[in-house]
Amino acid sequence: MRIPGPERQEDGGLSAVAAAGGLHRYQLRLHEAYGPVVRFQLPGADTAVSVADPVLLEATAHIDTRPEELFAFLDPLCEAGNLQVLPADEHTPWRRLLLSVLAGRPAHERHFARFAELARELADRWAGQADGEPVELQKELTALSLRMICGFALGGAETDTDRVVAAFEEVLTEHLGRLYQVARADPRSAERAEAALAYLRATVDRVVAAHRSDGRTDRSDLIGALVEAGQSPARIRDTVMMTLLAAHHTTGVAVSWTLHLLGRHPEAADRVAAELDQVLGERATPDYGDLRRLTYLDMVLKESMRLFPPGPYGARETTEDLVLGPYEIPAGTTVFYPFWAVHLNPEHWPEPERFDPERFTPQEVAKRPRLAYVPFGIGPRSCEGAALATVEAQVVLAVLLKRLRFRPAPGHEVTQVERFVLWARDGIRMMVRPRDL
Ligand code: HEM
Repeated sequence: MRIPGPERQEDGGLSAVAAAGGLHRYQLRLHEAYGPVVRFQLPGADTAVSVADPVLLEATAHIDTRPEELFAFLDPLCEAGNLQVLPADEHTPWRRLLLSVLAGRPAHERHFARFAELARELADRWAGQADGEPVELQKELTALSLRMICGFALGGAETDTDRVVAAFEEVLTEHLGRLYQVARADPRSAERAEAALAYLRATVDRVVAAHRSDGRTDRSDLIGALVEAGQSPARIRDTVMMTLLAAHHTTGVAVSWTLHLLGRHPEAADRVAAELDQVLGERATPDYGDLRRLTYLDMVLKESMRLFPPGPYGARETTEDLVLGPYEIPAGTTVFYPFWAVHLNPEHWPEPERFDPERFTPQEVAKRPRLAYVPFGIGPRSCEGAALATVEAQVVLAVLLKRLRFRPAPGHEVTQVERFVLWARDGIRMMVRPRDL
C-alpha cells in the first residue's frame, strides 16, 4: 500500500514546516491528517517516512544506521569519523564501551558527591537571589550540567574546568550558529572556535597521557576505558567531544522544563517537597541510595520529558526492505522519529497535553506499549547516557527542591523552539525563594 502524505513542494517542504509553526506542529498535523505512518518532505533529507505509533515503531527498532546528510553538521567536531553515523560494525563496540561506563553504577556513585556539591552551590546562590529578581533557569542549568559532564568525562585534578567550559561554549556557539544560520555577534567567532577546539583536544590528550603513564583504570572512568580498549587518540578526543555535546544541553533543559512545570503545578511541587522531607529528613542533599526512594520526583521528571522531550527527534536509514503494518518501505529510506509526537499520541496518552505524573505509576506504565515513551530514543542508536542523565537530573532537582520554591516570573512568556534540543526561545525565567519563607 502506498504511504499517504502531502503533495511534494518545490521548496523541499520548508514553507509547510514554517507555516505550521515548526517541525513538531507540522508532525502533529501530518499524523492527524494521514495516520500513524506518513511520507513527507523533511528539510535536509528529501523524502522521509514518519512513524508516530509505538507498536509500528517496533518494526524499526533494530535499525542501526542513521542518514549521513542529516548529521553532517557534526563532521567538523570529529577527526576519526562522525560518531553519530559510524557504520554499525564500528558503532557496536564503541557503544558497548560507552555503556559499560555511562550506564554503570560505579561511575554514578563515584561522581555523585561532586554532582551534589555543584547543585548545592547553585542552590546557595539562588537562595541569596535579591528579592524580586528572577533567575534564568535554562542558561544556569545547562551551564551546571556542562560542569558536571566535564568533571565526569575529563576528571578533576589536572583539568581547568572553567576554561574547558568556556572553550566548549565557543565551539558550540559557532557550530550550532552555522546549523541554525544565526549570525554570530563576534566576527572572529570561527577563528576562536577553531582555537577552542584545538585546546579541548589538547586537554583530552593530556588526560590520555596521564592515564597511559599511571596505568590505573576502573569502570567509572570514561577516558580510562577508551584507552584500555585500544581506541585511537582521535576517536578518544571525538568521544569526549560528543559526550559533552550530547550531555549538557539535554540534561540541563530536562531539569529546567521540570522546574517550569512544577512552577505551574503547585500541588505537584508540594508533593515533591513532602517526599523530599520524608526521605531526606533534615539533610539538604540526597545520597546516591536515596534516589530510588524519590519515586514521585522520578514520575515528575518522566512526565516532564514526555511533554518536553529534550531530544525531540531521531532518524534512521533502512538498509533492507521493511514492512510497517500495511506499508512496505524500501531499503535506503529515511525513517523519521517524531519522539515528541509519539509522546502526545492520544491513543496511549489520554488528554495528552495535560501534566499528570500519575501516568508513570508502575500500573499505568504496564498498560502502554514499550515505545510509547522514548525520551532517550530507540534501539541500537539510543542514548548511552540515559542512566547517567537520570541520576544527574534527579540529584539536581532533589537539591534545588528540598531548599527552594519556584514560580513563574510575572510577564515572562516561555516559548518552545526546536533546536538541536527542545529549547525555550527567551529562556525560562522564574522567581525563586527559600521554602521556609
Ligand atoms: C535528559 C538528558 C538526555 C536526553 C533526553 C537524551 C536524549 C537522547 C536522544 C533522543 C538521542 C538520540 C537517540 C536515537 O536516535 O534513538 C541521544 C543520543 C545520544 N546521547 Fe543522549 N540524552 C540525554 C543525556 C545524555 C548524556 C548525559 C549523555 C552522555 C554522558 C548522552 C549521550 C548520548 C550519545 C553518545 C548519543 C548518541 C547515541 C548513538 O549514536 O549511539 N546523552 N540522546
